[in-house]
Amino acid sequence: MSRLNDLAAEIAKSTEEVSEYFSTNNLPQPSFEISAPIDAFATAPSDIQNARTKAIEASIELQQLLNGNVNVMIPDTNASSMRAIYRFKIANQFPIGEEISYSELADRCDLYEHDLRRLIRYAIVRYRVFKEARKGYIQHTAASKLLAESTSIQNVMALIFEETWPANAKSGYSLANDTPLSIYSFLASHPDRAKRFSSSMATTSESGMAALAKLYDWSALSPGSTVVDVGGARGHVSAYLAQRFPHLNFVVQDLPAVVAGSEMSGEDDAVYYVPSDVIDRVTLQAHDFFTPQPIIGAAVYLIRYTLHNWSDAYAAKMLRYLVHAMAPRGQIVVQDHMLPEPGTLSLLREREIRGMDLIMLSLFNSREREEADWAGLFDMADERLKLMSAKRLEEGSASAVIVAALEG
Ligand SMILES: C[S@@+](CC[C@H](N)C(=O)[O-])C[C@H]1O[C@@H](n2cnc3c(N)ncnc32)[C@H](O)[C@@H]1O
Repeated sequence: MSRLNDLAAEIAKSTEEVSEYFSTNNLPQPSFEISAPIDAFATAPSDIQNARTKAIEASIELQQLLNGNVNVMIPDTNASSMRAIYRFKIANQFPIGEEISYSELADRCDLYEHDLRRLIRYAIVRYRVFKEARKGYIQHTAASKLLAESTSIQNVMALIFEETWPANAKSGYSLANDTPLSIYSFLASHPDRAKRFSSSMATTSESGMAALAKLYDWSALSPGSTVVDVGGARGHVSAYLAQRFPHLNFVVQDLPAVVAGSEMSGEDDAVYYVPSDVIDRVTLQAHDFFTPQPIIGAAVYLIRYTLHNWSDAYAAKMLRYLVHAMAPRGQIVVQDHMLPEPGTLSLLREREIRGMDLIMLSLFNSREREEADWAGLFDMADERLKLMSAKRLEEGSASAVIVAALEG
């Protein structure tokens, strides 16, 4: 028997004892519903409390083993949804047992509907605070009912969000680096750190690049076509595509500090250089994507995991410069996160992507987007720019390859 089996057996045995206790004593089983007792174990005898502790401990260890040694030490810093629920007294805005639409609730809390929705959808999958039984409408759960009704729980939240959390949160990027600048502006004046930062992107997910190679028909582009990789760091994605599609040329654009020194290859192991077999077809160019696009009429403008760093106004501005440079039949290919319909991914995947959405909110004041949000963003950039297709990398994936082109 492995440790995994031992733990699973321990969980099964202790849970059986606990569950049996509830049924033989005619007590309600623990649940997230509003009818559930605040503390199902309040009057349980010590042997049942012990069984409960054993089941919890075994499930924590099992979860940690299954998660692995990296995930086990990543702190859970994403408390912004609970903080917003506390601060805007969201649980108090509608009665227990009734449902309310996001738009009505947003009015009552004086928040943007799309921000309220993202905060609540994360709280649903992470904290079981609220539920969305019908799309677009939320109801209370046992936990949100407590937030609405229990003074002692409200005091606990006040302690966390007024006293402890602000102190933790003060280790943010600006404070840590003693700068009022955003991460990218700060790195622009620290070329060595900028290069390492961008090179760390080169170590991310080979499978994501493979999906990009597969989900867009690169081979259909005519020989000699140019692909502009906007915000392409030091060219790891373009190099990957260049190795697979020898008929294409790539221009990788990024901030000057990032691309600096890219022509001298290889003297620093920690920094990514385009491999020599494709160096003649992958050119690096310093370019700020908030200025007019210098490469006119490229077949494809590729933007990978970059638009999600920017709020709609900035993302639309960046896209508009591409629209101005695009030939009538050119295309914009985006690989980025695409938020799922609620409840359509596994709980863990949905937690991950909604957690990322809130990180985008606190780090960049930006957002992850649903398919309709992507279409809306293209429209905001230019009303002729249409979403042509959006394909998830694989079933259940939180990322997609999205193609946009000019209509007509
Ligand atoms: C999250 S990384 C994505 C890198 C790469 N596209 C990938 O898929 O791995 C975002 C990139 O955008 C670049 N970037 C940020 N602001 C920029 C700007 N104003 N102009 C050009 N590039 C910028 C960053 O330096 C960084 O390399």
